[in-house]
Amino acid sequence: MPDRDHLVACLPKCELHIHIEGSLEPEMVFALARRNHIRLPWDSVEALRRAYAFGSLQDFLDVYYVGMSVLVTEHDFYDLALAYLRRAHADNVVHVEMFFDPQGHTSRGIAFDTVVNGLSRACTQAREELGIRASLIMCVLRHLDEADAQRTLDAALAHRDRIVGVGLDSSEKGNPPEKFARVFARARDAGFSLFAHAGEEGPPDYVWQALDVLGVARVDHGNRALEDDVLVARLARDRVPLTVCPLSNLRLRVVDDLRHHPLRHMMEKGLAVTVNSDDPAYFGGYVNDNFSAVARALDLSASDIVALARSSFTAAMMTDAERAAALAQFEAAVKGIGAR
Ligand code: HPA
Ligand SMILES: [Zn+2]
Repeated sequence: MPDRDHLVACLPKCELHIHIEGSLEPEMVFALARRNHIRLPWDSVEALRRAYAFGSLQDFLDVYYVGMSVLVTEHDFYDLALAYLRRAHADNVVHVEMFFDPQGHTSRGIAFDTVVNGLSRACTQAREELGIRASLIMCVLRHLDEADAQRTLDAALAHRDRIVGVGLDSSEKGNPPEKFARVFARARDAGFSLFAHAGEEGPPDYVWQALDVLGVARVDHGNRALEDDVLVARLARDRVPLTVCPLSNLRLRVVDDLRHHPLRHMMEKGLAVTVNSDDPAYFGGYVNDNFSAVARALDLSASDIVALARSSFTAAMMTDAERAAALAQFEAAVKGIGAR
C-alpha cells in the first residue's frame, strides 16, 4: 500500500466538524490582540501554548473563549476563515461545513452581522481562488439559556441565505439537547439543517435526545453512543453520520491513548464515521494530521482510510447532483493513487 501519510494527503475529503474559532493559531491570537489593543492573560505565544494542557472539555473551553476575544472586526473574521480555508485546501479538503459560535462574539458586543459578513466573504473568496466549497453552520452555546439561543436564531434568520445549519456545542455535561428543543424546532421550520455535539462527554441519552428531540442530521463526536447497543443499531440503521475528531478526543481526555480510540469499533459496527479536526489550533493538528494519527494508532489499512474519506462525501450536506460529481472525482483520485 502507498505510504499512509501520502495516501491521506492525496485523498480529496470534506471537513464537517471544524469550529472556525478553534482554528485561531496562537500567533494570530497575538497579532489580532495587537491590532485591536486587547490585553491577554498570557504574555507570549509560548505561554499561551503552555495553557493548552487540558484535562477536560471545560478546561479547553475556558481558554477557547478568551482566545476568541481578539476577534473584533469583520476583517478579523475574514482573515481567520481565509487562513483556515487555505490550510484545509493544502490538506486536499474540497468541501467544508464550518461551525461558528456567534454568542461567543455577540456577548462581547460584536454584531452578528460583523461575524457573518467576515466569514462568508472568506468563503466566497476561497471558492473563487481555490475552488474549495465552504458553508456556515451557526452553533448554539448550550451552557447559555434558551432565550439567548432564541435571540441568536432570530439574528440568523436575517442571514438565512448565508447560513446552512444550526448546531449545538460548548459544555455538554448538564446541558442536554432537550434544553433547546424549541430552538431547534424553529430552526427546522426555517429550513436549517440540524446538528448537535452529543456523546463527547455526555451520556448515550444525550445522543438519543439529539436524534429524537432535536432531529439532527449528524451527531458531532458520538463516542459514548457505543455504550448503548440499541443506540448503535439505530445510528447504523439510519446511517446517521458521526463526525469524529481523534486528536480532540486525545487532548480533551475523552480517550487516554489514541490506540484506545473507538473509531475502528465504530466502523466495524457499521456506523457512518468521518474524521475531522474540531479545533485544530488547540488540539495539535488539521484534518490530515487526524487521519494520519488515528490510522497509525489503530493500524488502519489503505481501504479503511479510503472508506473514511469517502464517508465524508456521503455525510456532507450537498445536493444529489453535487454529491455525485464530488464522489466521481473522489473515485478518480482513488484510482489515480492506486488505492481502494
Ligand atoms: O469539541 C467541542 N465540544 C464542545 N464544544 C466545542 N466548542 C468548540 N469545540 C468544541
Ligand atoms: Zn466540536
